[in-house]
Amino acid sequence: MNSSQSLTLPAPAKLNLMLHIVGKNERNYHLLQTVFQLLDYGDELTFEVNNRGSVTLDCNAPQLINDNNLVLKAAQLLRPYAADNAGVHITLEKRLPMGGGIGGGSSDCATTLLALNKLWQCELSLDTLANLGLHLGADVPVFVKGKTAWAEGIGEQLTAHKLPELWYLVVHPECFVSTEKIFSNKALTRDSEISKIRDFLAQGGPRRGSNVMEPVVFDLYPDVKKVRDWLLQFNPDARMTGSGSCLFAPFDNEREARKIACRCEWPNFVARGVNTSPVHTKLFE
Ligand SMILES: C[C@@](CO)(OP(=O)(O)O)[C@H](O)COP(=O)(O)OP(=O)(O)OC[C@H]1O[C@@H](n2ccc(N)nc2=O)[C@H](O)[C@@H]1O
Ligand SMILES: Nc1ncnc2c1ncn2[C@@H]1O[C@H](COP(=O)(O)OP(=O)(O)O)[C@@H](O)[C@H]1O
Repeated sequence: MNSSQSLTLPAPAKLNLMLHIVGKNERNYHLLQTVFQLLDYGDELTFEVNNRGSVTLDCNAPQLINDNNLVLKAAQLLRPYAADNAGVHITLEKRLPMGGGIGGGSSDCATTLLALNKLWQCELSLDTLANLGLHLGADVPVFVKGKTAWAEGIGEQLTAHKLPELWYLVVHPECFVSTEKIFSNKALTRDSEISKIRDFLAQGGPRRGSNVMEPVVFDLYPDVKKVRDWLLQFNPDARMTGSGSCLFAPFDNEREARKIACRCEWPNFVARGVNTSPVHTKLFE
């Protein structure tokens, strides 16, 4: 390990273009069918390695500087595979809204696994990193594997799939939705018919897709529904990602997306859907 090494990497957001629940596993986790669309927008992390064995975090969102941060948990998970004196100082530039269903925490975690695997020369495969990451969150593996994908299981059985790289307006209703609260709601549909990626593609691909969490979230959080209804005026394909609270609408080009963004009174961003994660592009291409 070269103790003067430093690396800056993105941590992209994801959208769930559709999300169905088809059952539960033995640990009572829900079995999903979903399409993960990676975006070219997200947080940014800088890793400065040291040989003092210390792992520290700095962040522009001070409430995130604590031992529960998935970035620190990821670093601790890799420590056994690194030299005894391997350490790192991580700077997290948080841009993605939290609890928004766009996977910011999971993506930060995955970027940390990928970065430290390289900097600490752990030499773990992507499959091993994805399996390790799964212990920290169901959404971590897709960010480690770095491909837009059809996912099953709890989101870890991934089949990479190239989709048209549309532009997305993503709007945050400034309301935090607890993923656990939505998954444990009695009204949630848990018996969706099992489908295939070809069904998603036949029904309109990235433009269309249903999310079974929407009715539950809209009922509990009227502010989320309000944003969805606002977006529907401009785009009939507007919908929610993951367990919310973010809503998104697909567009053919950036200009159309930005035109609506200008009129939006809630925090928002415009990003392009990408088939390969910007982390992978920077690390491996
Ligand atoms: C719903 C999805 C869709 O991509 O995304 P988000 O909306 O959170 O971004 C994910 O499945 C969320 O994954 P993630 O956010 O990593 O969830 P975790 O931290 O692993 O789990 C939070 C809690 O949700 C419940 N949970 C999670 C995943 C799953 N397949 N079944 C569950 O029942 C569990 O009670 C768990 O304790
Ligand atoms: N690096 C991180 N960035 C964001 N949230 C984090 C991070 N580490 C841990 N968390 C915790 O995870 C929770 C939600 O994570 P996030 O990934 O933003 O939401 P979602 O799973 O809805 O996309 C936050 O409330 C926060 O307490």
